[in-house]
Amino acid sequence: MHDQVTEAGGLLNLRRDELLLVIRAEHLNQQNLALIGRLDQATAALVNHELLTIDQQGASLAASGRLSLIFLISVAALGLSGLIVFFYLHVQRHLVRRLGELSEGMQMIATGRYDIALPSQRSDELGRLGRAVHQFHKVTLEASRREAELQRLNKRLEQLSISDPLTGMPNRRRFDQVLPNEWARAARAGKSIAVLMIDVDWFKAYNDLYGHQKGDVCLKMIASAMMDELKRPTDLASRYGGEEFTVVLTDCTIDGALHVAARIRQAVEAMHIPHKGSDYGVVTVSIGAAAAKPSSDSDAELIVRQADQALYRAKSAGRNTIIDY
Ligand SMILES: Nc1nc2c(ncn2[C@@H]2O[C@H](COP(=O)(O)OP(=O)(O)OP(=O)(O)O)[C@@H](O)[C@H]2O)c(=O)[nH]1
Repeated sequence: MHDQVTEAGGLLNLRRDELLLVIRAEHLNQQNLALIGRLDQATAALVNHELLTIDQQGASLAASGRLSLIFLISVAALGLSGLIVFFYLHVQRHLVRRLGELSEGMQMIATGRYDIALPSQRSDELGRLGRAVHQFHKVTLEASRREAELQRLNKRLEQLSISDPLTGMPNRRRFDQVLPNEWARAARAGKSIAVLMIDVDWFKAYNDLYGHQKGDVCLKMIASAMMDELKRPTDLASRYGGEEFTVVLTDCTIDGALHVAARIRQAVEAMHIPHKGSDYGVVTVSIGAAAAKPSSDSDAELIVRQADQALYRAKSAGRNTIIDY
């Protein structure tokens, strides 16, 4: 190298120290060019990313530009991640959770539970949805309240339709429902069933003597005494019409039926309701009894007819008596 310098210096007729200065200047110049090249690259990169970093001396430096770029991208990525997390949490808190509450509320309403709190205070779409669900909730609540009321009224109506308004006991309609069912049940079980037909004696005379209102009171007392004498929950006493009553005795033979009939007759007589129009001086009843072991092809009407015929005979036999078919 030294030889090359000396040779070049010789050619240009320069001193050795002057020659060294020229070489150093040339070296610096080349370094400068390289720096400018890198600076150009960094600037281009920064411009491409629409970012430009100027160092404190006001010079653009490729190295610090790249670092800044990486730093800025990292900061931007972090910021973006934060934003995404924040947005997710916001959506989760304000939308997904509220929608979950609303859908849970709707499901509860659908299963008939109305003790729910729904979000409705908000002024946005979610709030409007909440208020709509609230409104739906109110309407459903009202509808279910009305349905319960309707069911209660229907039950009451059904109850009234099978009850006698004067005595409160089951009426003939109820008797007509129960007897065929019990008849069929007895046929299946191979059991006996009995019917009593009960009629108040000289009741027309009672009404004529004491008035219709006293007649009503008398009928109520007889109904009550009669029901008191029935011990099994399956036995059914009903007002057949006017001053006539019936009793259905399940799983009961004619002996059992006569036994119950005797208790009823006695109970009415024992009330000692004065009746000047009666041969006995008090209100009495006549009873016709019939029992049968039904077969599957027989008719429940049969036993009613038989009990009625027995009652007719009891009347003919002097009243205040019991006759079996
Ligand atoms: N107070 C009152 N009377 C009734 C009621 N239903 C029927 N009666 C009366 O019961 C009487 C029945 O009279 P009848 O069928 O002639 O029979 P009875 O006078 O009891 O004579 P026997 O049955 O032969 O002993 C009639 O006067 C009816 O008006 C009622 O709900 N209240």
